[in-house]
Amino acid sequence: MRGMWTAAEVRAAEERAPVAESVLMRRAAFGTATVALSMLDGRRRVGLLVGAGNNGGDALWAGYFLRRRGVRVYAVLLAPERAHRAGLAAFRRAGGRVVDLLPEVDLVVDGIVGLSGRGGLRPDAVAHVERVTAPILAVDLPSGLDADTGAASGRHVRAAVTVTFGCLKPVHALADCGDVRLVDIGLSVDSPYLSELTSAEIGALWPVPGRSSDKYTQGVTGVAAGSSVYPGAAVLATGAAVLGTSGMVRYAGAAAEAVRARWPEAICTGSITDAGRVQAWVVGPGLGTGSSAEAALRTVLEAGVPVCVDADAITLLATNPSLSDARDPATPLVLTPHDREFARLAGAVGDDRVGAARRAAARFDAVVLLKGHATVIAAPDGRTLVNRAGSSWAATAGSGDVLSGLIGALLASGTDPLLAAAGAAHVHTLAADLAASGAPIPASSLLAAVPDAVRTVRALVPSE
Ligand SMILES: NC(=O)C1=CN([C@@H]2O[C@H](COP(=O)(O)OP(=O)(O)OC[C@H]3O[C@@H](n4cnc5c(N)ncnc54)[C@H](OP(=O)(O)O)[C@@H]3O)[C@@H](O)[C@H]2O)[C@@H](O)CC1
Ligand SMILES: [K+]
Repeated sequence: MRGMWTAAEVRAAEERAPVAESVLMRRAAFGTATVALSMLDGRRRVGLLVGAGNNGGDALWAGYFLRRRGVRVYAVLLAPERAHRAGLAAFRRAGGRVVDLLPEVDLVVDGIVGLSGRGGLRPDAVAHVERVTAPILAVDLPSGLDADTGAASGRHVRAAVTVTFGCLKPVHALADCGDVRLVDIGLSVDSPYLSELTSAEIGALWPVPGRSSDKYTQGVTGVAAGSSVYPGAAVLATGAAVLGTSGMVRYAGAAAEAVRARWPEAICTGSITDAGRVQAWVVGPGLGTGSSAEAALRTVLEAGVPVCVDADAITLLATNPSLSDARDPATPLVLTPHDREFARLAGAVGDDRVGAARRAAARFDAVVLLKGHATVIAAPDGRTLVNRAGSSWAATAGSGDVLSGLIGALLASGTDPLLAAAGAAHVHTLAADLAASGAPIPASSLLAAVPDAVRTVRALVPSE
């Protein structure tokens, strides 16, 4: 698991560090110079863009270390009177040159602003960044992005590589920072604000049948989805539940015929009350928002088992919040909104996607999976995960139906709801990448790649 900490948490860790700030800065700068040298690969000209604070100090000290290895280094000081004093003196001592405009260089180090950045790049910085044609190495984070939210409220640096210190920050998973390198500077941090599971960790949590397992061991997933108008959503969600685990799947709804035709292994009925016992429900994809859909949602919320509420069922919950009263408070709920559904439920997402998901998770006492290129998954107890998409091919019609089916199957197997949502999201993005391999795909192809994706993550689990 890769943890990420906010700017405030990093500052607190810096305060606690037994060594002086200047020592931390030298370590950070030396790490930056080392990464720069690897990017230069023998070429010898580096430009520094240096802002008003310690981020600029890191860049100047990195320039000092690069000078000591014979690199020609030029620095533009964006706030000359506030440039880091000791860093600038060392840079000059080592033969670094302060210039008004960067000459042609092989690499540019972005030390404009780091953890204390607010808003996008300022106009003077934009002018310098726009002239850059060389690859950019960002110090701590690409300037203009917010460390905690990854949001770009204006122009920002596009980094080929970002070198960061002590620990990762949320921006490194939430925004494009290029290749991220972490340099140990001896900071010690507590439990992370945000985490990302590795593929091997997802593989390890995926339910695997044992020798004595039967069709019930992995749990029975109930799918209440689809309508006569939208049978496809039911076919996709049921298919994902069928392929996700070896557990049994029951489908209940108006698309029973279409589902039976595609998935003969699913037990299909026309109504939830006839469906029999399940260990988790998926409700919502293609369900519609009429009275029968509302009745279906109420029935599954009353069932006393974990429920994944998706798509139309989210809209129903938003328009009729009293539906939540049907839920036994002890039973896990997973909500899977995209931004518009989230807005109906809890107000506009805004720039702080992690904060928004966390607040909604606490408010609804539910795991909230907020879809996006970086999907944020927050539990009511505060644990928060992020799942990054490798590509954007999963953003296709019906893709969400597959995701909710996978979540349902993991919930039915008894997986912790946060891990069920995160595991499903991970396998879903991997399936999209495998199926697409560079070309658009329909959701049915994504679905067909689910077994490959599960196999891929399972193969990474070290054998006991
Ligand atoms: N913590 C640690 O453990 C370690 C931290 N280290 C390093 O310190 C960095 C943090 O340094 P920091 O706190 O001095 O602030 P920093 O980000 O350089 O900003 C400086 C000033 O810029 C301004 N400014 C704001 N927004 C702006 C914008 N959009 N565009 C332009 N300017 C903007 C604003 O001043 P203002 O002009 O608003 O008065 C702000 O005060 C951190 O990222 C890491 O590199 C390492 O040395 C190792 C140990
Ligand atoms: K920076």
